[in-house]
Amino acid sequence: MKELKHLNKYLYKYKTHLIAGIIITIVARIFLLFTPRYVKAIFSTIERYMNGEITKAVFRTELLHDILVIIGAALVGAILTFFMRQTIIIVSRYVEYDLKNEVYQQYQKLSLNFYKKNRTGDLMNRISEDVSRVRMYFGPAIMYSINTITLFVIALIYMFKDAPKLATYIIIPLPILSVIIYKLSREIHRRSTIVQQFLSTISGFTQESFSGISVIKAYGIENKTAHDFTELAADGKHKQVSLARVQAWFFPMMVLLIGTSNLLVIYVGGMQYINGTITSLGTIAEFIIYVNMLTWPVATVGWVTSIVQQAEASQKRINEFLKIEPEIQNTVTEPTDIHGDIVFKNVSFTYDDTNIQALHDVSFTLKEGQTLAILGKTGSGKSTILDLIGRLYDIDQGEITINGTPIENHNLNTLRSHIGYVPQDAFLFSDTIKNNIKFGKSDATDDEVVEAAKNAHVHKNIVKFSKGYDTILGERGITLSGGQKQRVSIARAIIKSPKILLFDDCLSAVDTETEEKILNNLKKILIGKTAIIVSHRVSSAKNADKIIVLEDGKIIQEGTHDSLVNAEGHYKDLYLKQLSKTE
Ligand SMILES: Nc1ncnc2c1ncn2[C@@H]1O[C@H](COP(=O)(O)OP(=O)(O)OP(=O)(O)O)[C@@H](O)[C@H]1O
Repeated sequence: MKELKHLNKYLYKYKTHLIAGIIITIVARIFLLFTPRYVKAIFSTIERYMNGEITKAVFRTELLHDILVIIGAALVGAILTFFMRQTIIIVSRYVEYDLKNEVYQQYQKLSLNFYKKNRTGDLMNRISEDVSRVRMYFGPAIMYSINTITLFVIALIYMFKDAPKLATYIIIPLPILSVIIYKLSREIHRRSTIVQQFLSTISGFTQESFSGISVIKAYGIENKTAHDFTELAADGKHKQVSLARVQAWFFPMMVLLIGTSNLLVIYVGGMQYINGTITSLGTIAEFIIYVNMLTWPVATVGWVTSIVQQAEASQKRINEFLKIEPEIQNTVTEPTDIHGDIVFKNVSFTYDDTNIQALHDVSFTLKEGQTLAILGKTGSGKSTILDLIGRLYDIDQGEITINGTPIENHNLNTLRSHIGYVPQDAFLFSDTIKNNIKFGKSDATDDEVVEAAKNAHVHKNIVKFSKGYDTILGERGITLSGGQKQRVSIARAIIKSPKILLFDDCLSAVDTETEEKILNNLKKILIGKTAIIVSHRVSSAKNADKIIVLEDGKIIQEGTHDSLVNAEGHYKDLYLKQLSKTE
């Protein structure tokens, strides 16, 4: 129960609902227990009438009274049972909602490294599957526990008062029933976890094959993929059948145990009636109803135990994530001033998951309003520099300052809100083009959206779609070309009008003519802003105020376009190569 302690704050938060639910549950059970008592009363009325102890009129009145009490009590009990579910089960839904939000907010705070170390499926499982299991602890587990305790205590008091020996015989099989159901529930849980894992695997497989359908078709491997799927599905079939086999035991076991208990009541009760230990057949009828009423709650003891164990295991998995401190800490609460003077002083950085040293002793200065272009072979550390400016990672050595203040002394939210980032792989959400652009500035007007799209040179493409800016992208809609995606992603960054703009090789999929037009538009936009353009093309770099060339994380050349084309080295070679290609 140690892990479930985390949920005590929610027990406290919804205490009023819970206490109301508990009281309603207790009262509902008290009313439902009227039935066996009054069935016994009816039997004894019949016996008294048959023995001539009461007249027909009295018999009728008493019978009518008892029947009305049974109907009334059952009605009140049923209404209260409805409210019992309305309170306790609803609380469990509230807790589920709160817990999901808590986990999601924690996910949002965690750094990129966390996402690299954990599989997406696992993250999704903890927020859906695990939270649902914890909800079962809050709802059904609490409800059935109170139910069982109340029924048991009240019924046992009546039973021992009426016929102690018969009561003892009857309660003997109940713990056995509880243990059997517990064992069965555990086995059902074990096998359903296996089925759950299988379902995650098969949905992962299908998702991947549908996303990569063009590659599958291009390589003509549809049959192989279908064969792999069939094998996977066959394995799943065995797992599902094995689960169904254990589940099939559940109700027969219940029926068998209820039947056995009923027989026991009739046999022992009958013997006691014959030898005079109990005086009315009504007691036997009353006990039969108790047995039937108690069997399910007693069975739930086993079930609830297994629910609590599952909830504990799930909460443990949730707590593991909730306890993780984000690697990137925002230590400054007040907003800080960001203008765009960026300085890298002997910066070195190693990715701790791969141990790859991506930057070695990198230094450069970028004044507010200047543009820096970074060139270099793939894997030379260009994107890493951009990630460090957005403080997606903290550096190992050296210092990065923005406006003279070390980056870690800036408010993280202010810093990121002043950065417009266009990643290498443009990621667009399954939403309209307009909303994808407005992602950078949620309160942007339609004119601003169009203006940004024009500057990113994608407006003409967008208006050609029948729904224009309201065209849905992604899984539910159309697929943009690589170059169109990149340009929508640029529009998203520039609409924000941030102080710092970071372009990570984001013109690689557009032709040089379009590149030229976009760069021309950017010239106006970048006035007064600091920009870093990562590229493989000299054409993207040539207008920058400063250019650095990276190799294996080290700066090997630094200067302006003019100075670099006149010096021997990587930049000049690249320039000549790309010049001859264009010619
Ligand atoms: N998240 C990461 N975790 C571990 N290693 C990484 C990560 N990102 C990059 N690396 C490694 O760091 C080195 C520099 O990568 P980076 O992405 O900065 O290069 P790049 O110059 O931008 O390359 P490209 O031009 O191909 O985009 C590479 O060796 C890469 O494998």
